[in-house]
Amino acid sequence: MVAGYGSKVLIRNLSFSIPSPAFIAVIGHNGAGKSTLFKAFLQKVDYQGQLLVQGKDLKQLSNPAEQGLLSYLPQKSTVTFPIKVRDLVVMGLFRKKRFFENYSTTDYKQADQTLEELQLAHLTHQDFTTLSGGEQQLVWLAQLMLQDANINLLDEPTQQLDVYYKNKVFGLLQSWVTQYGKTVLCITHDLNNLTPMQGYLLNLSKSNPTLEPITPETVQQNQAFLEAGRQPVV
Ligand SMILES: Nc1ncnc2c1ncn2[C@@H]1O[C@H](COP(=O)(O)OP(=O)(O)OP(=O)(O)O)[C@@H](O)[C@H]1O
Repeated sequence: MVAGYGSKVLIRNLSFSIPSPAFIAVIGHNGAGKSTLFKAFLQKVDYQGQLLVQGKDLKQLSNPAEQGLLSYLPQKSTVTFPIKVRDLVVMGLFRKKRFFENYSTTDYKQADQTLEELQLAHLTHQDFTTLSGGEQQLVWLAQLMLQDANINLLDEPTQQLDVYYKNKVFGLLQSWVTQYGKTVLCITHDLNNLTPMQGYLLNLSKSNPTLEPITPETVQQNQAFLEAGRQPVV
């Protein structure tokens, strides 16, 4: 796969095959093209080559989110109008609903349970716009959990979280893979949190990025690689 913006090529000759289910940490320097890779999955950027999901070419699929194939948690999402946390979370069930169909009591129960699972029950009735940045991030994650997609693309989901929640969220992502058979691609700069994870690293700052199994050694090697700074593109 080759992708970029105009004449700026960010991703060259990237070719990898993800075992399913799996956890993949997408790492690399700022500007390495991590979000661009996700935009390619979402068909929001032009690319050459193919992205196949369960044997289907994403370019040929009209709305992968609606079909439950892909879900996406962007780096930043803003809400500018007052909305209760549970009303935002329940929208994760949109695939089950027809246009303008109301959410049922059972739907709200599911939203509340998900909030409880994330230890956010105390925020259920709060106005989302009044929450802290980290709390907002967790609420988006709750909404994403309800989407129940096969492949989950998360762009720095732990960026604003405290040490407790960073560990909790990585643990949760691991359980999506091992318990629920989901595939998770997670952009992160929190390499220290990756050591206990089972899965793979994809370092887009390397000249030929490939999936490397996560071990204490590969995490350390990639950390050292990133700390050494960007390599000039040849
Ligand atoms: N729409 C766009 N048009 C032109 N250039 C863009 C566009 N979007 C992103 N870029 C550039 O592409 C490069 C890669 O951006 P991308 O967001 O994929 O990086 P990233 O690896 O996710 O970085 P970070 O870790 O900082 O989030 C950056 O230099 C960015 O400025």
